[in-house]
Amino acid sequence: MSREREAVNSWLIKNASVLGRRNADIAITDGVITAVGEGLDAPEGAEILDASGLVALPGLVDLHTHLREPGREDAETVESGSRAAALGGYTAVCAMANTSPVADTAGVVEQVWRLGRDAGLVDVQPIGAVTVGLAGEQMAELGAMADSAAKVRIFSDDGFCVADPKMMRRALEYVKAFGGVIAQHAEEPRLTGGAQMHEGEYSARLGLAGWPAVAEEAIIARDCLLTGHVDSRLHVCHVSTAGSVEILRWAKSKGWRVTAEVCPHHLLLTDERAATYDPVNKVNPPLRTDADIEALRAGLAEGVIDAVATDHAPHAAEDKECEWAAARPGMLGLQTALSIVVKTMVEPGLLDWDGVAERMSRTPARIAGLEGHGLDPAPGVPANLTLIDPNASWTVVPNELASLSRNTPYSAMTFPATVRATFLRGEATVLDGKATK
Ligand SMILES: NC(=O)N[C@@H](CC(=O)O)C(=O)O
Repeated sequence: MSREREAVNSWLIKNASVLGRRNADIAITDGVITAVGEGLDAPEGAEILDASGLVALPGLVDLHTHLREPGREDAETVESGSRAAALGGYTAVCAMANTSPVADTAGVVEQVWRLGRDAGLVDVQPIGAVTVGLAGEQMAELGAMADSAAKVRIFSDDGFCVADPKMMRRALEYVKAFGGVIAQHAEEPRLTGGAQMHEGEYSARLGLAGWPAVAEEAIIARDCLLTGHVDSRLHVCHVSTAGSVEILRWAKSKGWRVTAEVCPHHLLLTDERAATYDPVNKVNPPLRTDADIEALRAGLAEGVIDAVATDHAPHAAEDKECEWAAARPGMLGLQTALSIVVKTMVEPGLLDWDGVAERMSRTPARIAGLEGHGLDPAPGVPANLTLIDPNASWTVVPNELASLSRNTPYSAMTFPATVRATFLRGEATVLDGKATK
């Protein structure tokens, strides 16, 4: 069943398994949850949705999305990426700054923020660049971006590492004034020049230049020390190695304000994929080994890794359907993230549904400082929710994804769990598994 867009934002969601814990109805009036309990009456004018067998979670929050607008609207727009996000169960995404022009001024972050608001499918929270043009040389106007309508709190040169330790220190110090955080793409560039994949057995066999784990770990260790020294907030993007988990555990034991994310693909896929020479498997940081996967899953379960973030990185066909060395790194992630977390974490018993809410909604919302997101269903809370069918499965068909790009490594793979509905402030952005607009 598909539906025209409706302005309805009053609902009675009946008999959902709230956080996988207890069955209850959720009443929503004018976009706000008014009651959670058994046998509730429908609010006036409300639509009724039977959620029997579905798990209700707070809407997912992605700390790391590449939306490509402005600049590469052929690969993704704020609207198309927002639709993919809603279909993936998200109600808020943080949009990375490596657009063209780079989001390094108040003007560009406000543009992205407005485009997100106009699309109205998820809240789009722009991330600002740390340095002008992501060039690593001159600090961007962080204060102006923080003061803008977009209220930027996360700053990142993602795609590039803030490699200069003095620049990193200054940025960490600067954002303390407004409660900001520096999200680091941890890659020591002098160790990864020309790298094509993880440095290990497969890179040696395939004759492709390697990206060693130490290039990530050395920067994470350095930045943990720096953030401890200046008592600021560091967030580590897309952690991909077992050694990084060890370093983060140590840094957290010191009480330093460090958080970290892991991407679904690093929880599931290994560098063996490079043997296909299909660039759909090329990503930065690269797919690593089974031992890394095991450590990342354990780190996420334990909370050493705080959050799951997609690093949704759409690329146009000409940037992916070419030889491996010429292809851009990155893979789609928004519509597959939840299912991969279910497969890699819930099914093996490493996380329950409450744990999924913690790693994919509450904690990322807290890291990003997003008001109204990451809150468990309760009276007075904005109705940002997703309803998941834990017993359904689906097979990934690239052409059926909402992204304008097709670079998913999961084509023809079957995964557990489907998103049946998503609500942004009480408005259904997804119903019956389909986007409403
Ligand atoms: N993660 C990726 O593989 N790609 C990112 C940027 C980057 O981190 O290289 C992208 O913007 O495409």
